[in-house]
Amino acid sequence: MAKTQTPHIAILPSPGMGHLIPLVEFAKRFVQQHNFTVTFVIPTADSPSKAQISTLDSLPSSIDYVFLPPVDLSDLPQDAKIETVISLTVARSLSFLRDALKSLAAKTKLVGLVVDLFGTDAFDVTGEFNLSPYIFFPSTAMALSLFHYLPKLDQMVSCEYRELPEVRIPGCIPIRGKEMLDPAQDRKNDAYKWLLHHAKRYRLAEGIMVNSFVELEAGATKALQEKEPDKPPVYPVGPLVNVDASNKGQADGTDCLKWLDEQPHGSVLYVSFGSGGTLSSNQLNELAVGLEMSEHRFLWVVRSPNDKVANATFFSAESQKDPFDFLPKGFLERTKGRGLVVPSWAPQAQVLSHSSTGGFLTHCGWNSTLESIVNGVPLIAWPLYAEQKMNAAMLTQDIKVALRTEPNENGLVCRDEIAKAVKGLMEGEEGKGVRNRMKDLKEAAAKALSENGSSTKALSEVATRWRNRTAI
Ligand SMILES: O=c1ccn([C@@H]2O[C@H](COP(=O)(O)OP(=O)(O)O[C@H]3O[C@H](CO)[C@@H](O)[C@H](O)[C@H]3O)[C@@H](O)[C@H]2O)c(=O)[nH]1
Repeated sequence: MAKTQTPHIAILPSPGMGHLIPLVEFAKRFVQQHNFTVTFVIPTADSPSKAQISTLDSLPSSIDYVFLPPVDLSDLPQDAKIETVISLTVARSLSFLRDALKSLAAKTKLVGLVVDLFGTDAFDVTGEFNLSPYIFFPSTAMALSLFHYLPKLDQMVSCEYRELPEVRIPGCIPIRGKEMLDPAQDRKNDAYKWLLHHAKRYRLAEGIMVNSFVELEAGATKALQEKEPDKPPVYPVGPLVNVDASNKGQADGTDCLKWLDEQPHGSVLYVSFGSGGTLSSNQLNELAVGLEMSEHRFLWVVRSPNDKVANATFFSAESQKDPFDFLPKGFLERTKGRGLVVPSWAPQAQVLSHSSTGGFLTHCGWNSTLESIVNGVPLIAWPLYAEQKMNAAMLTQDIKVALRTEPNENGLVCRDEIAKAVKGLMEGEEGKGVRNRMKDLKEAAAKALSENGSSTKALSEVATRWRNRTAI
């Protein structure tokens, strides 16, 4: 069969919807603007989730996908952290990846391999196919700056980072050590070893794209773009988010959109903790009562509680049990009309772009944050795991587009605190301030993505580099 002459890119997303979604958006924009074709090569440890399948099935014809055979992780301890599971899934998929790339190289003009934040082991095979190794970093420029800084910090600091009153990530506001991303909270755990392993391998990339934009994170972007030996160029190409109104995601979601149609303009608080976030039983109860006490309208994506970890649905995005069984007695009846509760998953892109949505209580996952920014919806920050506490610090203290809920000494965010934050955002003066700043950011985001915008130009630079590579 003759090879196609259109340049082709392979993309390897590491497990987790929060990683797949921005890479899909990147691929869509890239093929549309630069006439490449793309194949997603997806490592697995289990059967694909419904959310994964429906996202991949909505792709245009210039983007293909293939699932690699599942790897065996049965030797991992029960309490292995998600970063360990993700990294090992990729590392153990290399021989499958090699086979997949071989077959792609035989029929396409394959020029590059893009991995995400925990996929750098795949760089071991790029040399065999003369592929340009790239990273798409799906989080903030701040977190990327920390990845660059981590090998140095690891040398300089001997205690646990959580004991440090202040950490100064280049180009960013100072944060407390305990706000650093989760896998950096216990340096003896394998998750930290993997984090450091990837951070050291970032210099193997020929370039790093980050899902942010210069106008949002000027300081961090500047620090990342300062030239140093062995430091790959960084391209802020965001915000790349799902805004396609025809893509309804996993559930068809029509009920919840119909309900939103019936609510007054800007009156509804959307409450969601991303694809993996779960609360403890106590916390779920406090949140329900807090929402009720606020007397505001809400649309809440509820998951069954988990008392052990805050990311129980990271790999599946779905609750195993009926989440409604865990709500306080009579809650659904008492809030009927004013509140709508949906189990596990909502069509978030459409919810956030709906004119009835006036606020978002979020775990500060970066995709959720960017989706809120492009729609100008102000936030209440309720970080749970991963790099979410760093995101919350930036959103509340630096760019000031979010109010914060603070947990008490037992780690519980109490009902009064929740009701206060909801009222503060939906009706208070403080809320007005964050709402106005969010409107400005919405405009800045649209500008970055416009024809001559900073992110459009950065993406074109990457395309040019890949195209030139085909001429070699
Ligand atoms: O009911 C839901 C819940 C989520 N989503 C979508 O799922 C994505 C969730 O992404 P994100 O908000 O980033 O959360 P996580 O799934 O938790 O993402 C992981 O990956 C992100 C990018 O690296 C990190 O910022 C997070 O901390 C990490 O947990 C978004 O596009 C949402 O629109 C829905 O459509 N419906």
